[in-house]
Amino acid sequence: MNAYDTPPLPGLAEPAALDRPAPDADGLPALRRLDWPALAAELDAEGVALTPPLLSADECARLRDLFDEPGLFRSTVTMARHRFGEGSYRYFARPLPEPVSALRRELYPPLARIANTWAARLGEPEFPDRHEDLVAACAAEGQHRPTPLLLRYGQGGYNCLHQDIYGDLTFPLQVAVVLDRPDEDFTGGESVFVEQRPRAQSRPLVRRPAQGQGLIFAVHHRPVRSARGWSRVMLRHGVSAVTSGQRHVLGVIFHDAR
Ligand SMILES: O=C(O)CCC(=O)C(=O)O
Ligand SMILES: [Fe+2]
Repeated sequence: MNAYDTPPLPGLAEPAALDRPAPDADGLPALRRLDWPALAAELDAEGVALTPPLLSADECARLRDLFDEPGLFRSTVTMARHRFGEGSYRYFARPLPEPVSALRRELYPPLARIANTWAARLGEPEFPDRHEDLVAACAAEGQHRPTPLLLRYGQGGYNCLHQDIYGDLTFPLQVAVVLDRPDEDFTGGESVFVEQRPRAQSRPLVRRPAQGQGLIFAVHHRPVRSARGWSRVMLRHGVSAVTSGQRHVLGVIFHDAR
């Protein structure tokens, strides 16, 4: 008799009616338990929201170690050469490793609902419900190259304020996951945002995500209420200097690049 022959104990049966397929090997069950109404409210208010950990310490360590496997990447950027900051990053080639593709696929549908609320407010085009359809729409615009990336900053490393726009088709939300432990593996290296408001001075925001937490933020702009309806508030993101150790980040951008 194998374990599958054992009838479930009363009260311990799996919930029957999950509205999604069962998790695959890389289940990432945390993705399925996020409080999306709260995250949407936070994104509306701040343009930035932090999730509970999406990846375990082991998953973070495995992803971080991929940085040293050059065969997995389509290109590498030395940031100082372009005056983007100090550090380097590598864009994954297809096929994207799990759990990178799982994060893209699973985080996209709830983020698309938020993106479509924003699009309606701003009179912008809608986004499809499923990530594979966004990828197809990107390809139709000539945006074929995958954008998820790993970043590595050593002591003194930083990332200048920027926006991750890679073509005409921009999905307006992205996610970054810090793969090391702040204050243990590195110090400094805060996530920095600057919100540029119409006819007002810019507003700084700083977040210090713990290892594995998902930092969700607006790629380029979001709607905020104004006297005449809705207006666009621009957001740029970057990273303050790492003062010791090494900081690795997984960046999950949903649109592909030209
Ligand atoms: O290192 C970071 O936290 C920021 C990475 C980044 O720019 C991105 O994920 O787009
Ligand atoms: Fe970025």
